[in-house]
Amino acid sequence: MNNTPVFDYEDIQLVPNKCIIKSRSEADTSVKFGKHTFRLPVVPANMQTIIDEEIAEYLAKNDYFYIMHRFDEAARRPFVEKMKAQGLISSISVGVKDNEYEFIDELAEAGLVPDYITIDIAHGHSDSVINMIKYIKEKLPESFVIAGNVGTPEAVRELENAGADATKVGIGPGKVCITKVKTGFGTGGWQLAAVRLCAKAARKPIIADGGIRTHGDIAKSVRFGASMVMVGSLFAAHEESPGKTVEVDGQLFKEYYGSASEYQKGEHKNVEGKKILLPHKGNLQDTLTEMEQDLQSSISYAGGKDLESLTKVDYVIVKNSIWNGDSL
Ligand SMILES: NC(=O)C1=CN([C@@H]2O[C@H](COP(=O)(O)OP(=O)(O)OC[C@H]3O[C@@H](n4cnc5c(N)ncnc54)[C@H](OP(=O)(O)O)[C@@H]3O)[C@@H](O)[C@H]2O)C=CC1
Ligand SMILES: Nc1nc2c(ncn2[C@@H]2O[C@H](COP(=O)(O)O)[C@@H](O)[C@H]2O)c(=O)[nH]1
Repeated sequence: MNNTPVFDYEDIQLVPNKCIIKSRSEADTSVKFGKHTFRLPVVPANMQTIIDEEIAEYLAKNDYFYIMHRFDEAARRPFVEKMKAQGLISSISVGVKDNEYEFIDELAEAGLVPDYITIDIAHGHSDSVINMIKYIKEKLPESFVIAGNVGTPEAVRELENAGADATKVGIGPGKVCITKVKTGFGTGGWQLAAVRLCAKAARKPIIADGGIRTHGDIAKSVRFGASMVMVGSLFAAHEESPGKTVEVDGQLFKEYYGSASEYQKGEHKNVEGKKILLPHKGNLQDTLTEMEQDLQSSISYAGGKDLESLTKVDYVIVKNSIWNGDSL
């Protein structure tokens, strides 16, 4: 590992190619992921302060990918039923504890097959995740299974071999993650290099998860092999965001907290996440639109017409060329 180049998003600049389109609006940012095609290779993090049922429905209706979080367990079945009744994509998260096996049984017995199921735990390279992948694939073989989180090529291969249709890469690079400081482990500080390593080993799609601080980081993730990019903080604090609104000195902020924080868990045990306040932003759609436009520009700089063109561009490593870490 010590001979492996390590870098993060701010250390990389993509090198432009000759433009082949007349307008950035010609650039196609859509991506096929599983059986469906989405407008952007971006998915809001499956966290309680980022997504709720209303946002999920909005995203599904407007052809964006979404993953509902798993923290309101009882709401998941009615959510799948509601989405199916509307002809919308159903995409939920599960954990690995015993009751989750019962939940999978319940869905299978009712013939309710979610289009996407994400197995969402901190340390995804584990038998508990491997067993859950196998169980879902046995009971709900038509569901597309995303498994994570992992940070190594070995983990990607093992989860793929167990039957995962995609893996989610990122241990500790998130804005509200404290895994790096609490445990000494993870991909925090070299997330983009970890995405590169994992993508090289992968035979199926990978989702780059965490550490996205600018829209340009989405293009960089695609360059280094991600099919989809999971984004938390950039989607937090919108008008529609579920995080609580807080007023400080006359200014409006919204809460964004980690799924492994005490605010999510309700107790201070195995805490690996924190809470921050982010300035209130506008509407979610404005951010999605800007993200799409910025990605269209990225595609034009890549000298292509679609996301594929981003995957081959040259890059240079310019250590900390823009700013250091989280100082946005
Ligand atoms: N991407 C990231 O860097 C991280 C993300 N998170 C997010 O926080 C949420 C909570 O995660 P998590 O605590 O895993 O969920 P859970 O509390 O549901 O834990 C899942 C199961 O895995 C066990 N477990 C969790 N971590 C470990 C570990 N390091 N070693 C062995 N067993 C473990 C737990 O047991 P027990 O609790 O008894 O150990 C539990 O049985 C998730 O949404 C996850 O994505 C959390 C940390 C890092
Ligand atoms: N180590 C922890 N990671 C967490 C926690 N809650 C969520 N996450 C991860 O962060 C990303 C979002 O990252 P961002 O940089 O875009 O804000 C999310 O998808 C999870 O993988 C946590 O409590 N601890």
